[in-house]
Amino acid sequence: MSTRYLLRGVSPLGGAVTDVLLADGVVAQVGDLEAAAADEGTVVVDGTGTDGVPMVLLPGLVDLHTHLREPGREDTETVASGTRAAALGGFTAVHAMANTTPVQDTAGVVEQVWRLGRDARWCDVHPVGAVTVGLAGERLAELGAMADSAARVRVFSDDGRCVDDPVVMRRALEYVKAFDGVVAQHAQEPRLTEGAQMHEGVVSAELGLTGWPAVAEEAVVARDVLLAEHVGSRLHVCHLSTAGSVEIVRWAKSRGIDVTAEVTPHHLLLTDENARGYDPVFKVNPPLRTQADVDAVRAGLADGTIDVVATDHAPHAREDKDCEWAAALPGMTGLETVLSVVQETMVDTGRLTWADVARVLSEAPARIGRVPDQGRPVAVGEPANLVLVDPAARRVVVAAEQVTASANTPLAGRTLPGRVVATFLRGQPTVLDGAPVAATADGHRA
Ligand SMILES: NC(=O)N[C@@H](CC(=O)O)C(=O)O
Ligand SMILES: [Zn+2]
Ligand SMILES: [Zn+2]
Repeated sequence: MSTRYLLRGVSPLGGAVTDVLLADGVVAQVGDLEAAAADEGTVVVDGTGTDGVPMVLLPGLVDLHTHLREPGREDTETVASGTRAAALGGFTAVHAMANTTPVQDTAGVVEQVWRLGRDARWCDVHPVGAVTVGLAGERLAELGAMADSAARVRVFSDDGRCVDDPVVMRRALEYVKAFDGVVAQHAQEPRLTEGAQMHEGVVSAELGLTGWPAVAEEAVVARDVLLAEHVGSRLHVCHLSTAGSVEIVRWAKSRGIDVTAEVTPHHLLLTDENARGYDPVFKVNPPLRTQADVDAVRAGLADGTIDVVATDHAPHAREDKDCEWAAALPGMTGLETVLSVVQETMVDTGRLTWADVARVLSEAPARIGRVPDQGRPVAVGEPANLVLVDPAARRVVVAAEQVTASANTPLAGRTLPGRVVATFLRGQPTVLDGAPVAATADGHRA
C-alpha cells in the first residue's frame, strides 16, 4: 500500500481550517482527523505556516502554456528539468508547446513528449500539437492523428508564430471541432511587427528600438473571435497583453462566442519601463506593455474576461540572452514564480480570492485543455492532485537557485510573497518541505 499523507490544519481554497487525508491517490477524508495522525504508514504534514498563518490547499496547478524545449534544445530545458521546475511551482500538469525541433506536428513526436513526461513522473505532460506542418503556416498538420494518439492532444497551437492566413485559421478551427479541440493562437500580425523589439510607445521611441504595436495583437484577436463565431468553434488567445485585447474578448464573450484567454505573470507585473536598462531578460513576445495595459489585464482577470493565468515559461540559453537586445531571443522563465506573482498582483491587492486562484490556475486551464482529472474540487473521492502554499512566507528570487535548466527569470533579486511547501500528484508528493521528491523505479516516493 502506498504511503498516506495527512495534511493537518490546512485551509482548502482559503476557507475554514481542517485536516485532509490523502490515500490511494485520492482525497480520502476531510474533517477533524486527529486520530488518523497516529496510524502507521501515515505521514503528517503540519499546515501551520509562517507567523502561524494556516497554509492554503489548492488543486494542483495546470499550465496551458509551457515550453519544455525537448526534443531539440535539451541544453536549455528537458521534459524532466522543466516538469521538476513545474512541480516546485505547484503544478501537477503542464501543456508542452509545439515549437520544438522537430516540431510537435505528428503523432510520433507528441507521443514521444508525452512518454518523456510520464517517465519523468514530476507532473502530467499534455503535448500541444502544431496547427500547421513545421509551424510554417501553410498546410494543416495531422491534427486528427495527434488527437487519436496516446497523447490525446486537444490543444493545438503554432505558438511562437501566428497562424496569420485566415483560410488556414478557419480550416483549423473547423477541423478541431471533430474531437472537441481548441486552437490556441499566438496573436501577432507579422507584417505589423517586422523587426519589432519591444512595445511600440513612448519608451521604444526614446530607446530607439523598433516597436511592436498593440494593434498587431488586437487585429488578430478581433479577426479570430469573428472566425470562431462564424464556424462555431472554440478559440483560445495565448498571452493576451493589451487593454484593447481585453475589450475585444469581453465583447466576444458578451456575444456568446466560445473564446477563452490567458495572461502571463510577466504581463500582470512588468511594463515596457523595464526595457530601459536594455537587459534582454525583459525581451519577450508579446512585449511588456504599459501600466495602463497591466491595469487592464488585471481587471480582465478579476472580472473573468481573462480565464487563465499561463506561464509561457520560455527557457533560453545564456548565449541567447546575454547579448545585445536586438540579437536576444524573446522569452522568460515562469513556472517557479507564477503563484507568487499572482498572489502579489491579484490576491494581496484584493482582486482575487484563493478560490479564484484555484479557478484561474487550475480549474479553467484543465477545462480548456479537456484534462478531466485535474482542476478538481478539494473533496472526498477526488484525485489528490494538490498544492500546499504558505501564503505568509516571503522569499527572494535567486536565478541560480531555480530548478529550470535556464536562468532567464526577469524577477531575480525581487522579494515575492508565498511559498510552495508541497505538491501532490495522485496522492504522492513531488515536492515536500519545499524540496523536490524524486520517484523511485516503482513509482513510489519516500
Ligand atoms: N514568449 C516568447 O517570447 N517566446 C516563446 C514563444 C512564444 O510564446 O511566442 C519561445 O518559445 O521562446
Ligand atoms: Zn507566443
Ligand atoms: Zn509561448
